[in-house]
Amino acid sequence: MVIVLSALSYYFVTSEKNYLPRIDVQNLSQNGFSIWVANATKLSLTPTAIALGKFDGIHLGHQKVIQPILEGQNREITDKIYSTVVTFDPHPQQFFSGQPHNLLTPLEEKVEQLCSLKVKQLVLLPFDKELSALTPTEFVEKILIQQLKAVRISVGQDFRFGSCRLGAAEDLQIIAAKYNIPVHIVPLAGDEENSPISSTTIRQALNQGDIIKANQLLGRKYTLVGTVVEGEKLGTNIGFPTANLELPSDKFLPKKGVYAVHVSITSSTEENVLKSDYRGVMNIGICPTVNGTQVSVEVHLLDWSGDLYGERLLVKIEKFLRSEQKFNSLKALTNQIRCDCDTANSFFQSRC
Ligand SMILES: Cc1cc2nc3c(=O)[nH]c(=O)nc-3n(C[C@H](O)[C@H](O)[C@H](O)COP(=O)(O)O)c2cc1C
Ligand SMILES: Nc1ncnc2c1ncn2[C@@H]1O[C@H](COP(=O)(O)OP(=O)(O)O)[C@@H](O)[C@H]1O
Repeated sequence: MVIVLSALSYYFVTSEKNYLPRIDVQNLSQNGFSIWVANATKLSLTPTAIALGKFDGIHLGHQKVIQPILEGQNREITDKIYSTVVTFDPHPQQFFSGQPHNLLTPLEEKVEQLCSLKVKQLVLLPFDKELSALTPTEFVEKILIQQLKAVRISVGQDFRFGSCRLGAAEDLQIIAAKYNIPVHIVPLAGDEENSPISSTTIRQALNQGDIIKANQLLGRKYTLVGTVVEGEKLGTNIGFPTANLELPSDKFLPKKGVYAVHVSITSSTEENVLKSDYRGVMNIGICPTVNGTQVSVEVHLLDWSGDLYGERLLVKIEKFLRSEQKFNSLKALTNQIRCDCDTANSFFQSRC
């Protein structure tokens, strides 16, 4: 099967089809770029220049690993070598633990990020018993060389592969060299204190509400992408209507609390058109003041009113403002939300 991104939703196309349409996210990336997403190697476009890894977050370190497969891309388009990110689905950690593994970039976001980097193809290797049992040599020969017809490969310095993670980046280099396939081993990118940038450090920063650090390591703003659904209808009553977001179930959420955010609205009726860009305040939490029990993510757009139900919002998180609290009354909550809006406004103005 192939997953096709179209109008920001996924369609599953059976593998029996001889012709598979290209994914066109022209309006999304603003530069007319499109990406092909295949969840079986037999459906992939070949030959390939491969960046290999888990790539959760597509952070600055990942971008450095992807860079070598993009070099010379314009020339290679004519030679038909497809810059290809090869990753695993589900995340290997989920496969081995049997527990859901929340992601910084669930599939749809990953596709969008790769598309904006001008990667031509994403191949999702089904991470199952069979794949995890391949020896390093089998993995390289069967998957990368025979099936994906790799002409060059890029991995991070700490990349491990094959059964029991036996293979290291250097082993990949040695095995591929037998077939004259160069392997680019990219040194680990570091943050300002020279600690390696990793999905784990970004998760830790988000868990602590350290959005500034998470955004620095990502090289962009941490983003939540979801559809506006109905809530308890209390927001309008207290003077602060909030768009309640339905997010992918595997999206990693930052620490509970209140944030200053930027919001873009994508119409669900027009294809991928970003309608606007707004400032807002967001609460992630269980709303203890109204005795909530489920975690919700809700955004109030500053100086705006209108109908957002069913719209798709892109929420870029800018700053953690405070932790969620249980207030004694709705009036106290309302006063605090008014203060939050003032704090967010001051923050945005200080950055102008
Ligand atoms: C900026 C902001 C801060 C909030 N802070 C809290 C809070 O500290 N404690 C709380 O119980 N709810 C908080 N909320 C959530 C409100 O309780 C919630 O928006 C209200 O119950 C309306 O929910 P509804 O959209 O389901 O109608 C906050 C909401 C916003 C927009
Ligand atoms: N400034 C605003 N920010 C967010 N939503 C707004 C705003 N103005 C109007 N709305 C609309 O109000 C809805 C939220 O109102 P609310 O009373 O909180 O209902 P619900 O509990 O269903 O979220 C939003 O989904 C949106 O359609």
